[in-house]
Amino acid sequence: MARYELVKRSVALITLTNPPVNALSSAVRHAIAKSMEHALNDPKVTAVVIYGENGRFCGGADIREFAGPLRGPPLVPLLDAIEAGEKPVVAAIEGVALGGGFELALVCHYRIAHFKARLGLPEVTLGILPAAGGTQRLPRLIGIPAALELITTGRHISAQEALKLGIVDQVTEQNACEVAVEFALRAVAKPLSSRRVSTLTTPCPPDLDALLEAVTMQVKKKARGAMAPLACVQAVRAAATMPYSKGIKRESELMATLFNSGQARALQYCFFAQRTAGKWTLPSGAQWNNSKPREIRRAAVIGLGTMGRGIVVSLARVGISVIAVESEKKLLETGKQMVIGMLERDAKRQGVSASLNLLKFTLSLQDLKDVDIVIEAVFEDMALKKHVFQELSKVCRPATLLCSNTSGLDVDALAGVTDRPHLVVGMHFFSPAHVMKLLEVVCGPRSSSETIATAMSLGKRMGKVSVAVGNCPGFVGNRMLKPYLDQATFLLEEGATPEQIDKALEDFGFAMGVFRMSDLAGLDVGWRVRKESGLTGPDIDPKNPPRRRQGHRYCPIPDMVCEQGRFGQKTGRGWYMYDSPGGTNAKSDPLIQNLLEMYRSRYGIQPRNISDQEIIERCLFALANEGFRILEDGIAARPEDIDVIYLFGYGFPRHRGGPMFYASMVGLERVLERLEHYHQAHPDVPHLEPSPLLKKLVACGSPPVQNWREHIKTMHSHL
Ligand SMILES: CCCCCCCCCCCCC/C=C/C(=O)SCCNC(=O)CCNC(=O)[C@H](O)C(C)(C)COP(=O)(O)OP(=O)(O)OC[C@H]1O[C@@H](n2cnc3c(N)ncnc32)[C@H](O)[C@@H]1OP(=O)(O)O
Repeated sequence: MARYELVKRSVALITLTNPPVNALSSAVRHAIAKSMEHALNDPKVTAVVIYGENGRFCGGADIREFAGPLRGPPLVPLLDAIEAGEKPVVAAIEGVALGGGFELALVCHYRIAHFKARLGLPEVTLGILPAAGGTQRLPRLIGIPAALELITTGRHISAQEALKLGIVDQVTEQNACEVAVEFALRAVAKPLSSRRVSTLTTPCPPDLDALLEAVTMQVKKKARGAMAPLACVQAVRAAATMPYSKGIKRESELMATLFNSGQARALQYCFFAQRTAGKWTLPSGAQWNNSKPREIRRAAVIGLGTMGRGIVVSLARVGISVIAVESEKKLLETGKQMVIGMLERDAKRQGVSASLNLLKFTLSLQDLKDVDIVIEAVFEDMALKKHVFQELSKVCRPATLLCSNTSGLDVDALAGVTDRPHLVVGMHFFSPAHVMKLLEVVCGPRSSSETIATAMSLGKRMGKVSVAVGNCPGFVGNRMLKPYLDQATFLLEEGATPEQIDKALEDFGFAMGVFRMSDLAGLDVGWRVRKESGLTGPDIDPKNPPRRRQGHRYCPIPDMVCEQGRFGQKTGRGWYMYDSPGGTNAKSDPLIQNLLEMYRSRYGIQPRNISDQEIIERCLFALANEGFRILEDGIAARPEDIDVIYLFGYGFPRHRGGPMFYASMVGLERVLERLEHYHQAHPDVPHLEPSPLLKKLVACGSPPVQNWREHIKTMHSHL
């Protein structure tokens, strides 16, 4: 767990050996304690270097240990002892020094960083704070404003920035360990008192109170209900106003309030869920670690609308040459200018030149003969997409992968019109595709494991969080959206307003309530889907009972809004009104209030007061209930996959863990009871009927979300 050796006859080299990230597990802490004791007591040793094996200094505390009882030597006294020692200790930082790893470096008397190293205190993203002295030492070293920013955001910084801030003493392009050993030898005779960061006086700005107040307000606004960022501000305040001995106690008190909180559990769950999601597996036994992806050098994107443009940019950013295809000259020119503009802005931000030579724009599919992969991003119309796929079959070489950026159409039907169904897969990007991190990789029944592996690995290369899902209308994300949206509009009928529903969801932590989100996405998209599914439009049988379609409750209010040409932000009017088309400042619109009142009076609906609790329960339990059905149907392999999709694609608050984790935190029994209650009150809403999997899990004693997989295993998989 830590190797101890004597180098250059007098330097004790302690190397952390806990792959993959040298996390500070209890065994590692134990080994460091023993090694330090040995080094301090051995008269031959004049200095110490701490280093991490395999080019990674230390990824921090072992997060997996947080779920169980705390064992092994506690970190704070161990770190205090290193700092207090009478022999110089030098941290040799390669790779990462994060969280407890950074705090370990802070107690060393000197820090040498490799020029590619990254440092940071990401604890806030895990719902806790840097409670191994980080909140007390960092402000003493770099001052309050810079420390506040790093601790409340968890941002990783480069070695160069760390040098500028005064966190590291030297940045090197050589082997950091060798440089640190030489550095340690030179440090031997120098006094250590000024190198013990905990003994420094925190440099404070004159307007400390105003600064802390401003940061608190800013953090509150951004945190959307997350507790850890606020606790971080309070801990840094202690560093400014208390001696270290008291500050460290305050840090530990604040940590105690966070450590076992539901938010910390949710955020730590998200950390692992995100990593689990990449590990796809098929019933055939093919999986992420036994299926080799193809190498992708040349790609093509068809369609230069908003989605296509974002996809081109995402590909070009990672050095893949792209041929972008449009059907008309004007559209091609507009798309080209937008893509170039986006890449140039990107390059300017990074201080490099834009890699425009990777791009080619064309009107002809014939140019796609030699590409490795095609991503189709044309209008969401099955007939059009089928035509494109038929043409691609004729033009592209037989080994070219054909992918569709459809947001919900049948990927297998597209595969069926090609000469290579095994090379067809869905790649569902989220808008704007160059910004949003989520990618649903939609596996059709005929997609080969190599095809899936290639799409997943391409997603990762583009910096996306890729999740493999099965093929069904709407896949995972959009399929779950329907019951969520339905509940929101039913609540409108019953007496709520868009503002009230949005506020309840935003107070819950969503970046945007459902109506503001719909205005942003464009209301016409859903309207077209409803028309295509025979739920609305001129062909609807007038004898249809009001507010019912296909035997179930139906709310026509969204159709009525669209009939008035209100498509959301892009038209300047939707559920809200905006200053102009494209505006983003949503204001209440009296016309919508009138529409709701007229609608209710036309159908004799007596509006009632609806509590925020009912809004949350009906919207979110219906959402999770569909998630259970998706698991039952084998469209998602694990609850973690669903949660990751909602966290990265739909603005679900991370400190709530995602819809499935949230349901488990509320308690599956309670979710079941509330769904039964609402289904009884609304028997014509099938989405409120509790799913069999939910009932099964409750009957099995509501196991934690990580164990649901055992209960799903036996079910049919579409993956
Ligand atoms: C009343 C109660 C009182 C309670 C009081 C409690 C007091 C307790 C005091 C304790 C004080 C501790 C203070 C310190 C806290 C911390 O340090 S928290 C951890 C902070 N560190 C991080 O957040 C870093 C997390 N890791 C990463 O960001 C990345 O993994 C990486 C290091 C940048 C590497 O990235 P990459 O190369 O892309 O690899 P990954 O795929 O992400 O990871 C590889 C595998 O390693 C696992 N892993 C990574 N980090 C950790 C970790 N810190 N702990 C455990 N495991 C980790 C990751 O899950 C991957 O695993 P596999 O998927 O199984 O391969």
